[in-house]
Amino acid sequence: MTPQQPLTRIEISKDYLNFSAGHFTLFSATERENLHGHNFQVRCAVTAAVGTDGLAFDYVLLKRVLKNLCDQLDERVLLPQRSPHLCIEHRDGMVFALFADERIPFLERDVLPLPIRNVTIEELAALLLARLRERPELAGRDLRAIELGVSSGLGQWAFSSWESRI
Ligand SMILES: Nc1nc2c(c(=O)[nH]1)N=C([C@H](O)[C@H](O)COP(=O)(O)OP(=O)(O)OP(=O)(O)O)CN2
Repeated sequence: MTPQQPLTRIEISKDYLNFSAGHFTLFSATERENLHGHNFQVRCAVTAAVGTDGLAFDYVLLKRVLKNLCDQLDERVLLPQRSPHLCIEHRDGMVFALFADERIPFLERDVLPLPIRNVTIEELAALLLARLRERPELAGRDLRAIELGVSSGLGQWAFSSWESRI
């Protein structure tokens, strides 16, 4: 019986894994924050088997993918496409966020609608984890678990995780 391959947990938390974005959290159908921004920080931990060569996987690939995921969100106003409280309207080069009795205008170039229910750290963590798992760079690796965290400020993080069923 071959011995179980040892597992390792590789954690990546680099200062450059960040994105600056505008948003407003929706608390109900009628309550929201004012538009504001954060320097969001991203970190990730991957659990994988260590091969007979003493390598799990080249974590540089993971860092490159995480940086690309951050860059996709950087310097935009993030809007939730799946909110029960907010609709997004595109018209004449403008984007309007329709919330309660408000029609909030933005230029197309400044906005990034995302397939999430609210622009919260918990929804951003789940989205980035899903996007990470779709990336071909990580395909075929013997990954057993992934945990991805998003922070909106010092000392406040949300983590989303996946575990292999194998
Ligand atoms: N469950 C969640 N609750 C809240 C979220 C969230 O993403 N998930 N987000 C917010 C707002 O974005 C709010 O702007 C958070 O900012 P704040 O806590 O004020 O951040 P600071 O870094 O300024 O925190 P300090 O404690 O003031 O230093 C609200 N709720």
